[in-house]
Amino acid sequence: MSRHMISMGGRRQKAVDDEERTLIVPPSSSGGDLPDQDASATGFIYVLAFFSALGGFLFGYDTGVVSGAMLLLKEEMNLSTLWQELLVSSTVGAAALSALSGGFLNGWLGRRVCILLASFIFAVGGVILSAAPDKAVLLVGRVTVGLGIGIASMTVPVYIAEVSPPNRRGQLVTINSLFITGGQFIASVIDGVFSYMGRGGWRYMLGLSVLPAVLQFVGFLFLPESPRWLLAKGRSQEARRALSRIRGDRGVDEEYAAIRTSVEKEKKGAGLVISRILSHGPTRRALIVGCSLQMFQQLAGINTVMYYSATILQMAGVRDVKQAIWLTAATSATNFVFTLVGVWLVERVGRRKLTLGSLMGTGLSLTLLAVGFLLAAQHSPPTTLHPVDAQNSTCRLYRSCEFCMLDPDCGFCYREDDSRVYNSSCVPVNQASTDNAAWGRCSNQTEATASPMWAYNYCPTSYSWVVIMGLILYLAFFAPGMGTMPWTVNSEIYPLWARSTGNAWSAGVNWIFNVLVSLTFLHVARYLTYYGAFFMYTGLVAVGLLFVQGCLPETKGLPLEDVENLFAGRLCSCGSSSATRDVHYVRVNGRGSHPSDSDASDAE
Ligand SMILES: O[C@H]1[C@H](O)[C@@H](O)[C@H](O)[C@@H](O)[C@H]1O
Repeated sequence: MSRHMISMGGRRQKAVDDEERTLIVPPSSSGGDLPDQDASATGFIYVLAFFSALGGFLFGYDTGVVSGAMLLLKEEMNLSTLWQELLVSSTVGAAALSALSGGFLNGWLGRRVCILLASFIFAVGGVILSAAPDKAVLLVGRVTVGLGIGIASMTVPVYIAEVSPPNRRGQLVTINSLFITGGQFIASVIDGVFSYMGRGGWRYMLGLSVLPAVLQFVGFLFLPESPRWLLAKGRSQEARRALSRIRGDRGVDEEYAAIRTSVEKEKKGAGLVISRILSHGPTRRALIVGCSLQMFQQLAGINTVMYYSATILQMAGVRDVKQAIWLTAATSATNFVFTLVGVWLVERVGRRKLTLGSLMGTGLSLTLLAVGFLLAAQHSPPTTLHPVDAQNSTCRLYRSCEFCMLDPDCGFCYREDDSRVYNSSCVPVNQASTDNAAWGRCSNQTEATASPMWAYNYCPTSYSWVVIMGLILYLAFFAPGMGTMPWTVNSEIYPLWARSTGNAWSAGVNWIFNVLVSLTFLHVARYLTYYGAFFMYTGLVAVGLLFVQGCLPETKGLPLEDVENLFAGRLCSCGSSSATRDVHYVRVNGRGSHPSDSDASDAE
C-alpha cells in the first residue's frame, strides 16, 4: 500500500515507519495537468460540486441583489438611510453569526444536513422577502437569508473538499467561488430586468432565490454525506458505501484506509474544539493563516469596489439610473469571468502562486484607482454660484465639488457644456431622496436637458477613464486569486477534527471584516478622501502580500490527511523554506511496490 506526503525540510522523516522507505520524487514536470486517467474524476463528483455550489450561488445572489432592490424599495416603502443600511448590513451581520455557529452544527449534524438546512433557510427567507408587507418583515427576511448564507459559506467548501480527489480538489472547491460571483452577476441582471417593472419589482428580485434553494434542497436529499464525517462518527459501513458511490468504479480500499487511520489518530482529543485547535501548534498556525487570508480578502476592498462601481460609472458620465444598473451588471460579469480564470489556474499554478500574483495585481490596480481619484480631486470643479442658504447648512462653505461631495448632507448642482462645468453650487441634499437637492435649481430633477445636473456622492471629471481602467484591472486580478483562494485554502488546511470549526472561524472573520469595511468606507472616504481610502487599501494589500509570501504553504495535490504536516514548523517559515517546499516524498511499501498511476498524480 502506498501513501504520499510532502516534506518540509525533512520534518516528516520521523513519521516514516520501519517497514517503509522514502523515495524522493522531483516535482512532476506535468504538474499543471489534470490527468484524466484518474478514474476518480467521475462525472458524479461534478454533480456533487454543482449541487453544493448552489449554496455559493445563493450566497452571491442574496448579497448582490439587494442594491437594485433597494432602489425600488426606498421609494415604495419610504425608507430612511438608516433602514436602507439596516436591510443591507443585517444580512451580512447574520451571516457572520451563523458562520461561527455553523462549525458546531457541522460537527454535530454533518455536512449534508447543514447544506439541506441552509437551502431550507434560503427558501424560507426568499418567501418572507417576496411577500413582505412592511419593512419590519423585510428585515426578518434579510436576517433569515443571512443565516442561510453563513452556514452555506462555511459548509459548502468543506463538503466539496472532503468528497474530491486530491488532484481536483482545488478546482472543484473553486467552482463554489465561481458560483458566488455567478450569483452576484445573475442578481445584477435580474435587478436590471425588474427595474423596468417599477412597483413590486423588488418582490421578484428578492423572491427568485427560492428556485435555486429548492433545487439544492431536493438534489441533496439524494446525495451522500461526506465519508470523512461519517467515519469520524463511527458510521464506517455508511462511510465506505458513500465513498464507493462517489468514486464510481474505482477501488476505494486505499483511500478509505487512509481516512480511517487519520480519523483514529484524531479521536484522542477531548474538550472544546477551538481550544484544542489553539493549543495544538499545527492547527493553531493553520487557523492563523486561514483567518488572515479571509481578513485580507475583505481588507482588499472587494465589496466597496463592487458597491462603489455604480458611483464610479456615474463619475464617468453615466447619468441614467437604468444605464448605471446595466453597467453595474457588467462589473459583476467581469468579476465572474475572471473567477473562471481562477478555476482554470488553481490546479495548474497552485494556490500560493495564484494568491501572490493576484495580490500584486490587486495592489497595482488599487494604486491606479487611487491615482485616478487623486487626479479627479486635484482638478475638481469649483463652486461658482453661492445661493443664499436659509438653513445655514455646511454646504455653502465648500469651494469645490471634491469637498462638497464628501459631506453626506450636500450635493453638487451644475451645468455642463462640452464637459466644461459652469454655474455650479454646493447645496443640501433632499433627506427623503438623494436623487435631488433639498431646494433650488436641482430640487426638482426632470429628464429635461435644460435642467441642471445633480451629482450626489461623486464629481464630474475627465479622469474617469483612469478610474475605470483601475476598476477593470482590479477585478481581473482580484477575482482569480484573492476572490477564491481564501475559501479554497481554508477548506483544505485543517485536519478532520478541526475542519468545521476552522472553517467556521475563518468564514466568521470574512463576514466580520466584510461588515467592517463596508460600514466604514464612507467615513474613511470622508476623512481620507476617496484617493486616500484607496491608497489605504493598497497599503493593506501590501501587508497581505508579505503575509502570504511568508506564511502560505502550497497545498496543491496533497491528500487532505497530509496537509496538516505543512504547518508542523514555525509559522511563516514558508518563504525561507521555499527550496525544500518543492521536494516531494512518496512513501511506498518496503516490499518493493511502486507508486501507482494515481499515486503519481497525487504526489504532484
Ligand atoms: O469570494 C467572494 C467574492 O469575491 C465576492 O465577489 C465577494 O463579494 C465576497 O465578499 C467574497 O467572499
